[in-house]
Amino acid sequence: GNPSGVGAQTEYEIIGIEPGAGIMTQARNAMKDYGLDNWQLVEGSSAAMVAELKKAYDQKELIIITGWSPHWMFSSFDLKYLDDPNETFGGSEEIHTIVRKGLDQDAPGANTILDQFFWETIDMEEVMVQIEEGTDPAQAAEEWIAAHQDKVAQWTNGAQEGNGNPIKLVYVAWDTEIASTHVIGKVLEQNGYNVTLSQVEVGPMFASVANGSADAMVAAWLPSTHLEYYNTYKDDIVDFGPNLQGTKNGLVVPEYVDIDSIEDLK
Ligand SMILES: C[SH](C)CC(=O)O
Repeated sequence: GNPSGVGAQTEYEIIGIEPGAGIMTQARNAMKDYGLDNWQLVEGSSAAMVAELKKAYDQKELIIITGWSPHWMFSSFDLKYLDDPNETFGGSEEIHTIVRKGLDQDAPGANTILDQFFWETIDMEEVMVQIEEGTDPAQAAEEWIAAHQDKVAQWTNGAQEGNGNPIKLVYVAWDTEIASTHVIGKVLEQNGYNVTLSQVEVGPMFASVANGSADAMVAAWLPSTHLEYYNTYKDDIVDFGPNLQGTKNGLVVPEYVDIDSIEDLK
C-alpha cells in the first residue's frame, strides 16, 4: 500500500504498462528483490505510461517508469536507467521472429523474408521517431524501406512472390513492435502478399501463432522478458531467432531525478 493511505502519492508509484507484459513481471520481481514494500506498480498501457512521462517531465516532477530500449523516448527526453545490481531486469536481450508451423509450405516467400528479417536498433529508432512525430506507421514504414533498399534486398533475397496470398501478423502496441511489424508487413506486401496486421495482447500474440490463427510475429523479447510465454508455446511455434539485438529493460527516470539505483528507492 502507499504510506499516506489516501490517493497514492507519485513518489511511491512506478508507472508501468499493461499487466501481462514481461517487463511488469520483472518490475514486480524487482520490487520484491529490492524490498520496495511501500511502492506500488501502476498498470496501464504503453501509451498511458508515455503520457504520464511527458506530463511529469514538463513539470520537472519525479517519475519512475518501466522503460526499454530501443525507444524514441530516449531521444525526446533526457532519461537514465536506474542501476539494477541484482540484474532483475535481465541483461541485454534480443527480439525474435516467431512463425507458425507449416508457413514454409503454405507461404514459402513470406517464410524466407521473415527468416531473413534483421535490423539494427538505429533502424528501428528511425521508424519509431517518425511515428512519434506524427507519421502514420504504414507511411513511416514505406519511407524507411525506400531509404534502405539495400537492407530490404537482403531480407527478400531468394523469396518467391506472394501472388496475393494472405499473411496475418500479430503484434502488441509497444512502440517498438508498432514500428517493426509495419516495416516487415510492408515488405511482405511489396513482395506480393495480402497482409493484415492485428494488434493484440502478449498472451494472445503467442497463442495465435501457436494455434495457427496468425502466421507470424516479430515481437518475442528473449531470453528472459517473454520466457514464460515462450516455454508455454515453444513446441508449437518456429523460432527464427533475432530480428534485432541489444535491447534493454529497466526502471527509467528523467536525468533531473537524483536517484541512480533501484536500491535508492528503498
Ligand atoms: C516492449 S516491452 C519490453 C515487452 C514486454 O515487457 O513484454
